[in-house]
Amino acid sequence: VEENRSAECLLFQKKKLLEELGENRLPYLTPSDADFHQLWKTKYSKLIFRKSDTVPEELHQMVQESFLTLREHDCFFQDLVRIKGKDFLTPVSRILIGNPGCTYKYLNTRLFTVPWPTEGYDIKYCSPRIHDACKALMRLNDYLHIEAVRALQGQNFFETKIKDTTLIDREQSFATSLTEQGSVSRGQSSVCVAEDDRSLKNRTSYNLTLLNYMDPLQMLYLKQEPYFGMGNVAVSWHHDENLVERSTVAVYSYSCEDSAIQESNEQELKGRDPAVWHVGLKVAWDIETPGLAVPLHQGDIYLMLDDLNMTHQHCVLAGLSPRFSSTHRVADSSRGTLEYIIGRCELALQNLQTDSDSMALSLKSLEATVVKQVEEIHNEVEFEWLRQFWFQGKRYLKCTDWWLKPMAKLEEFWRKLEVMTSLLLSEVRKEQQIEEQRNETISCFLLLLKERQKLRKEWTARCQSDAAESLPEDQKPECHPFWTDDDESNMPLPYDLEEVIAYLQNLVQ
Ligand SMILES: O=C(O)CCC(=O)C(=O)O
Ligand SMILES: [Fe+2]
Repeated sequence: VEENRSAECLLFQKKKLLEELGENRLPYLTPSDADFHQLWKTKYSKLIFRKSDTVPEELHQMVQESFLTLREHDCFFQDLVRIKGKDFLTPVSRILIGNPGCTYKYLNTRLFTVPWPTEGYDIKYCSPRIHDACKALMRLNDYLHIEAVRALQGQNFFETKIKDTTLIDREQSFATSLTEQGSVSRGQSSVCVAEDDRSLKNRTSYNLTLLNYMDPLQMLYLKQEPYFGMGNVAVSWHHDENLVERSTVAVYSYSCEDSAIQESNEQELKGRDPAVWHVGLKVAWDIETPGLAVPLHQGDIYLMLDDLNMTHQHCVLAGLSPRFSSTHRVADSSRGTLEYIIGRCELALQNLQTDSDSMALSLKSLEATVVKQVEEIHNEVEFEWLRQFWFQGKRYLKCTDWWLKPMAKLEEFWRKLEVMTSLLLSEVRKEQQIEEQRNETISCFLLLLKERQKLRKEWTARCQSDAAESLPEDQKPECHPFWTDDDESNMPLPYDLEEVIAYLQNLVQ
């Protein structure tokens, strides 16, 4: 509810601002404006730009070839995202490449990495060229990691922080050990440097890259940038989601400029050149500071350091040529890895036991907290993993079959969780439990079943949206798992939980 309210509030603010603007637009600067560099230095200092000639030629070649390979193999897909309850197809097509088992969630869509060739993993690719492409992007990832560390060390704010923490730690150590003062403070500052090294590393150790591709000439319609009049937009204003706090985002940009498309000569025209791709930046919640539009040519790199992604929003302004980008990120993987979700399922299944004689299944505990945790995990694996994955159709098979086995394993777990829910239901149907304890168990169980029912409806609708129906056959979302009462799926509970919910509701009243 909170989330919805703040989304509504944002929408209202945005609408109000656009109404106030009318035909007017807010100012923004490009390199042809005299104040451009001054504005960059003062208001956008955590945006770092590296011209293509600072990058080794060999790396350019590898990376650009890998983009073309992935396009040749049709590995880029438009995402069917959900924003404020509506379904949209993104104008740009994407593919996620990264550490095996990693995922990245944005706009209610969980993308699954095509694994890059990582030591200790046996990964099969559909073609040796796709293997090479993933390897090249891993090389780019290593390069950008080093660039980001350099850039952060070059900025003084990291060192300032070292001083700050050292000071705090000194005060604390002063209080605790007056006797060893000298040695402690020396020890503390080296601890601090080590800690800072770690946080520097944590915020630049990219675990994946989200690749974007768009050919503007293939697009029937592109949105116009609404606040500044920056023209055609490929990616609208946003903050990147699901990242480790204050982590750097690094972007390699490859627009396939050919000599046929001339940059508009001289800048008689005001504003940015519509033939050239740009990254746009604005300060969030601020209409005083002019926006910034930075041109991006073949092989240019930019970095968004530290909290820039929080304090500012960015967008991508389309040029005329097809363009790829590789956006390297430190995804917050606390709930986003295969390892994590397997661990969760195993934890839930600890509440299931098999009688060694009869082989009958039963639940170990009916305690409210245990029941709650199990049913929560049930929802998590169903909606955050299985449905997310199958919603994206068979796209992942274009590059590798890596996710099929883990998905089968998760489905196996989920089936057992369905059995556990049905066992729980039979338990609460029995009358012999003490009423009070039973009611507590049913109440939290009921809440999670309602959530399950709501989300199943939402996913069924998502799979049937107009945007979903418009996709080619091999990209059509699959509503999976799905079953009906009369099919032979052997499911212990119906897909539609309405009657079960009504029954439980009756019990608690
Ligand atoms: O392509 C770019 O330059 C950035 C794209 C972007 O902002 C994103 O994918 O989140
Ligand atoms: Fe972004």
